[in-house]
Amino acid sequence: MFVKICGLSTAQDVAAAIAAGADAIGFVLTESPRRIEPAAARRLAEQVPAGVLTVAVFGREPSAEVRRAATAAGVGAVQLHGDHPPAAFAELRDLGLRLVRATSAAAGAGAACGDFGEDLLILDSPVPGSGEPWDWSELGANPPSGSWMLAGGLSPANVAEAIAAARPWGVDVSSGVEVRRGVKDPALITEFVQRAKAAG
Ligand SMILES: O=C(O)c1ccccc1N[C@@H]1O[C@H](COP(=O)(O)O)[C@@H](O)[C@H]1O
Repeated sequence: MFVKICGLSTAQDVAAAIAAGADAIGFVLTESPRRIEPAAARRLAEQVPAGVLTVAVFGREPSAEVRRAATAAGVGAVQLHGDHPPAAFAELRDLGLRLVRATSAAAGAGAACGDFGEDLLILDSPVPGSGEPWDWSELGANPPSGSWMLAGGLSPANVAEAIAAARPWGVDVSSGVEVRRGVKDPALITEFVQRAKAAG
């Protein structure tokens, strides 16, 4: 089970995610209570070992801004929310970074990772980063195929149930490992990674 912890903003939280065995770490570079500057993301990314994927998270920013900020942050991947068209992924391909497409369950049911030129696919709740769970059974008999992550309202308390219901390749969490909006809890990060790995 591939586990991504998103919205990190302190060295302590990054260290906790790495120590717990997270496979990917996300830095939010778009509008959010978790937003950090690309230079801050770069400082955090520099403490991440090569085997852990660093991801810069964006919303509807134009490709030129995504290129500028992702390059400044020195990350290994770019995650795009906001239902960008395939052309947006094609425009970023020459950056040499992994490309992550995040979409809603409604749009992603039956999708295949790679449909839009992405390397990883995320199925999220309609409001990214809101901590609102969605009905994983919406996927029904039509889950995505390939390398896709379940996100949206996950927490240590429900991640095992979510994995059993949706059978994703990976999981992604932000709100569910926080004590309050934008403030991560290292203990919750550790618990989330352990429970996700045990369930997968
Ligand atoms: O975390 C954010 O603040 C955020 C803001 C804008 C776009 C994406 C964001 N995070 C992504 O949202 C989901 C996790 O949400 P949740 O808080 O666990 O429900 C995940 O894909 C994050 O990468």
